[in-house]
Amino acid sequence: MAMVCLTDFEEYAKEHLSKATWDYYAAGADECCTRDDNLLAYKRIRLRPRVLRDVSVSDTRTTVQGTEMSFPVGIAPTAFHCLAWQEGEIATARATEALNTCYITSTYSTCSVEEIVAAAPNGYRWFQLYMYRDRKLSEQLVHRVEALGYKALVFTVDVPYTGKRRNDIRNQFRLPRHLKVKNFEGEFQQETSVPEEYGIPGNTLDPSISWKDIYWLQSITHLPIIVKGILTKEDAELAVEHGVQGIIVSNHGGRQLDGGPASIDALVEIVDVVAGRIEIYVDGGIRTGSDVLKALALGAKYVFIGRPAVWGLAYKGEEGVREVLQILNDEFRLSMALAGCRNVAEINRNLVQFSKL
Ligand SMILES: Cc1cc2nc3c(=O)[nH]c(=O)nc-3n(C[C@H](O)[C@H](O)[C@H](O)COP(=O)(O)O)c2cc1C
Ligand SMILES: CCCCCCC(=O)C(=O)O
Repeated sequence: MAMVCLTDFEEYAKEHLSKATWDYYAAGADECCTRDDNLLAYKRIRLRPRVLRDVSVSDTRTTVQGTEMSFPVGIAPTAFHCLAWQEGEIATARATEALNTCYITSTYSTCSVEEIVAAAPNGYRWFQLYMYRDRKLSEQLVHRVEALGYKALVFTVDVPYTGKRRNDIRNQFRLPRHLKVKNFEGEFQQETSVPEEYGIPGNTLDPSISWKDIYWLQSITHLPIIVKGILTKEDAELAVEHGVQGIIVSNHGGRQLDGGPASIDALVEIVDVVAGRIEIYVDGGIRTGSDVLKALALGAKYVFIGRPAVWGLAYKGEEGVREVLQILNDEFRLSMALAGCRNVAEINRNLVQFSKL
């Protein structure tokens, strides 16, 4: 089967994964308004192409936190890759290493960070961190990934509690017994009396996290800190004031607060208030190369895809993730050229208009 666009991978994954796994990956919170709007919002944005600009040579390279990447699309942190493909995160890590792009490993990976680094030693990776009630758990993880050569911490701030995902409740979704959250083997044993969430001991994430936890993180690591889950200019300003090195504008793929903005709609006010002081990235609903172009035109330095990576895994493991990234990169290169841009530096806000439809 020839895969032409990312929705081909989505259809394949829907057909081939178990219903409970598919539902977990696809889930949005409550009525899924925000999840669906993440995609629709890109369709509301129109491009203003420029012509006669000699686009015979095009260059998709960019940098994140000072490191060169082949193209401006990386992999957002998503949990439980072994549900989609036996090698799980190892396959994802190899694909991103091969294509020289950034892979954010989820705390809830089903391969350990040590296994991931051993499988793809030269990959560029960030580590996504949740804050645990027991700060020692978070601290140990930070020291482990720092020693392993992870280049930044991505502190996810939009999960004080897990959003209500109806199908997961109906399916009583949990990680199958043969899979483990490998970064924590043995660590949660003292919590076994607490009701589980997804097969992970519940009540472990700390809902009292606040801005002062950024200072705490800074006190235990030299890694750059990227805050993931910012949707307003007020919080973006606070993030800058607290000295973080980057923001991922994200609504967690619409899996947390339903009724919040599409992430691309939130991007503009954040880019404006931050005014170049730190790098801004965005995720949520990116499915085509022209979506990437629109996000960059609105001020994102780099974008991340979540679900499409697990669809790629479900299709063919490492090869499937590579295909997903390659298709997106090819589409991005083509959209960039058709819009009259030779490289990412030429992409700016003049390229977009918001449709009145
Ligand atoms: C199945 C699944 C698992 C996820 N797991 C995590 C996670 O462990 N940590 C995190 O910060 N975000 C997690 N996210 C959110 C993603 O990082 C990202 O924000 C979102 O998927 C982007 O939207 P997209 O799927 O439309 O590309 C998850 C999303 C999905 C779909
Ligand atoms: C106990 C919380 C599990 C969260 C799993 C990963 C995640 O963020 C998701 O959206 O799913």
